[in-house]
Amino acid sequence: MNDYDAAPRDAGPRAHERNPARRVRPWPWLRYFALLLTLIPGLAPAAAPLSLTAVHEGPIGASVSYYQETGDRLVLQQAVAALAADSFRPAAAPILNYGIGARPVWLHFRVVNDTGEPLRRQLSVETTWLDRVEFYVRQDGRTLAMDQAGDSLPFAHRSVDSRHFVFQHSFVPGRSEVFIRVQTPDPMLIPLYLHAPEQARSHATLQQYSYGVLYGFLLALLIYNLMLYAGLGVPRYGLYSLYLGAFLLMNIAYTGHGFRWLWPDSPGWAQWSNPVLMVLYGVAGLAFALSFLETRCNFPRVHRAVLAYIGAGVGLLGLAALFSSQYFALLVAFSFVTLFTLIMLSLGLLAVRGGMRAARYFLLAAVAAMAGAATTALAVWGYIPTSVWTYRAVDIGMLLDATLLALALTYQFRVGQSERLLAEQLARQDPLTGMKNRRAFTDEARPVWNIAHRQGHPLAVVLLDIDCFKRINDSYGHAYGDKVLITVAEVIIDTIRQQDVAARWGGEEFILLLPETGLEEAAALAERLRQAIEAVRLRWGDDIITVTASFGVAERDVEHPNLDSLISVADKYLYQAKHDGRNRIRYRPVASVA
Ligand SMILES: Nc1nc2c(ncn2[C@@H]2O[C@H](COP(=O)(O)OP(=O)(O)OP(=O)(O)O)[C@@H](O)[C@H]2O)c(=O)[nH]1
Repeated sequence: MNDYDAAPRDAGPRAHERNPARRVRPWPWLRYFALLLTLIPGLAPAAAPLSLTAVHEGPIGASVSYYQETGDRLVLQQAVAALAADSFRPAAAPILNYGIGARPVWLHFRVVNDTGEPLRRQLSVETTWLDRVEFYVRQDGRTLAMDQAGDSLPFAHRSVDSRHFVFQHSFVPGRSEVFIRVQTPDPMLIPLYLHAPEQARSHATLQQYSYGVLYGFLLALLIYNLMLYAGLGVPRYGLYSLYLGAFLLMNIAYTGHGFRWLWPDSPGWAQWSNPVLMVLYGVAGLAFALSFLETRCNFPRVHRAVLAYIGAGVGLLGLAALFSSQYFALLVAFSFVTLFTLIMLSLGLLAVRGGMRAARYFLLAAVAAMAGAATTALAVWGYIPTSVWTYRAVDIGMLLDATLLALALTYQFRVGQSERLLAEQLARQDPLTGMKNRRAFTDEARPVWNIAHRQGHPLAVVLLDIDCFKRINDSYGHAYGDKVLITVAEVIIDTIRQQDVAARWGGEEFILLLPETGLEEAAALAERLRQAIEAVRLRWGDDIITVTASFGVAERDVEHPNLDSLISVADKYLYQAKHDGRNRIRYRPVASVA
């Protein structure tokens, strides 16, 4: 008698009905509804043996019956006795689900090999987090084979190198019975498949490719955003990378890739990795959301509430770790992540309603992630049909989520960039006339001066000031004075060449820097400008108003080592023009053009 044939201490038939197993089930009423459906004739699961020559593409839960332990562990003989005593119940869904912290469960089904040869088949439980899974094959009251797997054992203990719990067996001709015992504090989800070896291989290859695409895409996004963070130093790029990294790690952990590739000798971490990485994923997602939506400024109370939520989640997980309660850690992690998706959605809604345009992408991303997670949850609980698409919807949702969040970041970057450019432009522009202001003129004039100075080329400055402008203001009002300033600015811009630099120097004064222009040419330009301003006709009711301006002109020479001194010479001549009667040009002590 082996370990599995040892005598039971508490294994009475129907014992589970007196002492219901401790479990957490999502949406119990839906489950009861599903159970009710099985009572309708024709909807009850088939009890017929599974033919080993038929192709079973999907999970075979509907052909299985189950029995849940209530006290000490049962051994195989006791499970066989429970089956004989009719204590097993038909499973109601293709994928069996007993919730978090459920009591160990026994599954049973029959297979038939109606060929004359042994048929090799692969049984796999395609979840990765179950602590212990035992497989038994019996025929004619004898146990022919047994195997065990689970993430409580080092990876090397597995008889088949797979991230799932896999058992391979050559079924002899005739009828055989399969018993499977599953024990775990994690969500007891049992997608059970029966495949021929080549079918199992192509099934695994398809999964490998799809994970390759998922991980490759997310990794590329992660590295790109990390580089943006390193280059720009903007925290939201770093937090987005952290969010993607946390999702990747969580996915690698719960798909069993982590145990297979990264920590095969650490079954302890394999079991704790799921709750820890789920909480890390939620924390990173919320930290990114707070930074991206700028909640500290936009919604300070919400900001504090989300920080408190993060603190509570991390604190409770820490408590679970302190008391080594994996069950409590899983409860915390699942609740934290479920609420996390709702919080992300609410934050997105809040920001969109607050008028933040980039938040529309954020909201769509949150909806995609939530829809993906909800679809997968409904598929694994058996409430909607299970297919590659519904089972992997969480990954598809995450791909959409990551893409939309990347778009949101790009959009925000573009908006920030154009706002910055606009602000820079406004800081260099005179708001009334649209001309350059004094600061922009100084910036642009400096290199022009340097080139002319180095190459010994001519360069001239013209300063002009509207005559008796105070009188215009006093007679017609400040707004009319503004109109005069705008008109004079337009005349200046229409008169100068493209390479000339013109600006409003202050008040009713304008400045021109004329590269490759000698004194006489500059004076000629000033004269053209003087005439153009004088020719302007402005209306004030039925009256016609005219304006004039005075000009001071100076050319760069050895006596003026810098731009400031050249401007002061032009200013001196402007003063002289005013003094000599206005509406004229002065550019040398005695000569006058107008
Ligand atoms: N409407 C308007 N007036 C301005 C603006 N900036 C300065 N001024 C006015 O321009 C006038 C300049 O007056 P003054 O410096 O005495 O010079 P002026 O009356 O033009 O006399 P002269 O320069 O000697 O011909 C002041 O009344 C300022 O208030 C502006 O942006 N808009």
